[in-house]
Amino acid sequence: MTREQVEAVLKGIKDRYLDQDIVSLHQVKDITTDAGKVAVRVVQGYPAGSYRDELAAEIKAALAAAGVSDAEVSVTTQVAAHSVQKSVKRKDGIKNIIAVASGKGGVGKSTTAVNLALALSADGASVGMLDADIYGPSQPRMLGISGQPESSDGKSLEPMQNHGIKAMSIGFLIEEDTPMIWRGPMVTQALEQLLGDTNWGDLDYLVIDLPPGTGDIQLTLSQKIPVSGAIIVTTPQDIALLDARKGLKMFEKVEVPILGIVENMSMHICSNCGTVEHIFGEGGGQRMAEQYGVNYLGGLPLDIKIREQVDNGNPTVVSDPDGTVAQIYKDISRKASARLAQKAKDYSTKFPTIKIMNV
Ligand SMILES: Nc1ncnc2c1ncn2[C@@H]1O[C@H](COP(=O)(O)OP(=O)(O)OP(=O)(O)O)[C@@H](O)[C@H]1O
Repeated sequence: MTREQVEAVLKGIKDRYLDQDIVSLHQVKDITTDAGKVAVRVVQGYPAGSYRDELAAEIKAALAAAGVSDAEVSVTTQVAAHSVQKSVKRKDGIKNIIAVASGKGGVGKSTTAVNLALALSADGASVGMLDADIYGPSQPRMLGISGQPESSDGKSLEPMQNHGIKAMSIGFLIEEDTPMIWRGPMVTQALEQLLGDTNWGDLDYLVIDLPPGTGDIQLTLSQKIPVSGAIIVTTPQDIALLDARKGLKMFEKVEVPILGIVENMSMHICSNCGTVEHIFGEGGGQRMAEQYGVNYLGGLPLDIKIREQVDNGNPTVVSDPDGTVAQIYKDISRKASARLAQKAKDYSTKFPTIKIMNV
């Protein structure tokens, strides 16, 4: 087979999470056809976990059907740093910050954020979680972490760790029942410090669990934190959708790309009979995504196990990694990170500064 013929076969294979063929997506990095041996090297820009093996098998099968039975196929991941808002600088070491936001409280934003962070990690990425929900920091409990972070130099903090991810939260620094009475500027400053003064090391993704709402604090945060993409969590009720629209607009205003919408508590599955009921209405998140031209990432059921697992410090993705719900979280995190991989890359650290001198 010639190189062109191999490429034609690969053009027939779609990336499941981007719904486009792997050649047009520039995922095919090398095709060699030396001495009758075919070798194909595919690199994806997002952590795809077990899908890498599935894709390799699909490529091998397609090449076998075209007459090459012993093709050598490798599929790997390389996460790049993507650009952030023009007014801020990307933080060294952290390739991408993904903000998880909601228009109103109580829609399951923190539950979704922690499960997505764990899904990215399970799929092979190095991940951190910054709990910016300063008025109701729930990540220490959800990640099953207690105690206080250490500081070796009195200036910076070592992140806490569990389930393979690094975490920082104001919840580690104050007592759980201490009310936070800070005003807006103090909150923003505290969060900038939690982000900047934590020794995150090298991360592919830092997931930020933002405070709910679209007020001044959220707006300032979305302007000041160098974010590569945002995910909006909503429930299907009209009122939640209305607030989620405000969240979409807020990120648009500060030029942060929306990676998509997650609909939480999409439907209820009866634990006795398995009947599916759309108690908060059906298809709202999907309609909103279509209306605003953003991606619908998926919907989670209202499921008592999601609540029990996350509230016990072992979110669904780690406590039932092979279950249906963990698979939904993985599909969502793959779709979102795959979308991010298609966005503009940040080349700022690679290009030399060019000085234009007057002569
Ligand atoms: N899909 C779900 N099924 C069942 N329970 C859920 C689901 N999603 C979240 N919950 C539960 O709902 C409660 C609120 O969730 P969570 O704290 O994630 O919401 P939030 O939007 O982050 O809230 P806040 O506005 O306080 O930050 C938690 O007890 C959580 O366990």
